[in-house]
Amino acid sequence: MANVLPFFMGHQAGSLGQQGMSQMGLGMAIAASMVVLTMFQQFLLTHFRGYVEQLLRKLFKSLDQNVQIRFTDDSMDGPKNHEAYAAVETYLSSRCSAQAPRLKANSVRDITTPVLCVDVGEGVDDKFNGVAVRWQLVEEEKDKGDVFRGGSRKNRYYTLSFRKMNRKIVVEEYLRHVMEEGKALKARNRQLRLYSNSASGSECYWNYIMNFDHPAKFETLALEKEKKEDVINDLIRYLLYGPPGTGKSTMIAAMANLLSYDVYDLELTAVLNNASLKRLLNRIPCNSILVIEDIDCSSEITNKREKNSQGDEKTEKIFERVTLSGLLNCIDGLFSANDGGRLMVFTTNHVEAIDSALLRTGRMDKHVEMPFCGFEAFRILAENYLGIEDHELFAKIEGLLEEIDVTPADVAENLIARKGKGEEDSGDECLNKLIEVLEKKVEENRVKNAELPLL
Ligand SMILES: Nc1ncnc2c1ncn2[C@@H]1O[C@H](COP(=O)(O)OP(=O)(O)OP(=O)(O)O)[C@@H](O)[C@H]1O
Ligand SMILES: [Mg+2]
Repeated sequence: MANVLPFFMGHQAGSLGQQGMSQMGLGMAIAASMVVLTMFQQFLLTHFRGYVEQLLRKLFKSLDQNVQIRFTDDSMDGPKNHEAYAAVETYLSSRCSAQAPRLKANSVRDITTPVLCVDVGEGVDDKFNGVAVRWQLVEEEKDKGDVFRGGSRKNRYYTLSFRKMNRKIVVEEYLRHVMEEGKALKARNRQLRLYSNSASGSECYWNYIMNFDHPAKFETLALEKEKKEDVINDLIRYLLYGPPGTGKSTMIAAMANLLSYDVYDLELTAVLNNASLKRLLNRIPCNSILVIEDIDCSSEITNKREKNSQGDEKTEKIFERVTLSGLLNCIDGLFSANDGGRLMVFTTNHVEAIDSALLRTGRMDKHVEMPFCGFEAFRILAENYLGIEDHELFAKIEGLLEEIDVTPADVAENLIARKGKGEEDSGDECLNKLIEVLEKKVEENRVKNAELPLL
């Protein structure tokens, strides 16, 4: 560089004659510029090459190829892999219906409604906190070796593509969101099951009875709003009490549906002894409701045992089974309040007959009385069964319900019986028939009270 510059400057300051000088000067200038250019090129190459390369690499990087993550459906790769694939599939089923041109309806065991899935080759776009991603379902032939390992001949996987600069948010936040949402959706659609216990030899078992397809929901449960909200907000351990037909079992079904929990219906008289009880309760998985219906009958048995040690053989045999203290131990040990995903509900028609040890706070956190049918409950039933929200006969019914005790089951029965009889009048007919039944009960009550001897 030091040699070039003086030469070039010399040309500008030269003193040769006009024409010849200008031609010679031009030639020299061209030659000089070429030399300068070559040297400049060499200079750039030697000094800035690394820098330029780095710059270009950065530029390409910022233009950024997509990153791809695979979620395979190969159970050979372990249950965790399969779980993630299933969660992705369920998550995408909620996103894809509006996007993918080809969808398949998959009927999945344990899921009540068919799951819509993206078909092979189709893509689904998703957005999370402003970051765009694309999912695609891919299928390819397996290697020969893999086919030999068994299973399907094809590999199926979802690819998740996104810009590399979004890697952190996708990996740390978006994927967690997909997994959580996918699992929650699956839980919501889960086919619920009903189990009951039985004994064989010296062992007790839970038996699958049937799918639990009860339609009860809290919205259709005929009960005051406040009471329902109280139960929903604090689902832990319950004692539901009230006369037959007030909706105790219906409430349990509504709880199971609300939480998507299976129901484990425990028949205490079929449990061999305290140790069996403990084993049975230990086997109840998360996301389950343990139900002990008519607990008053069970505790009566345990109380009689102490009074009646010389009792007949049959009675003695029952008494040997589960004791009250055994039951209390299990409740205290197994179903603690922070043991998420398990709920315990007892029911009784006679709350006064229950041993006070069972009623103590901490054992049954909530005592919920299922009352006779009040006007608010009636309105819900009228809406459920007749689709009527308000009617001029409601006032009369309200007055009658204040005079007598009828259960929601009694009211519902009268509303069902008339359903679908006529077209327009069927609602009126039902209400009039209900009024008739209620008036009859009021009259019966009056007669009964009149017959009672005065004390
Ligand atoms: N509160 C309610 N809300 C809606 N429906 C109810 C209610 N109570 C009763 N029913 C209707 O009456 C039927 C019987 O009610 P359910 O079996 O829940 O009563 P229960 O209190 O469990 O009675 P039991 O003490 O005899 O077991 C239900 O199938 C339902 O149709
Ligand atoms: Mg019941």
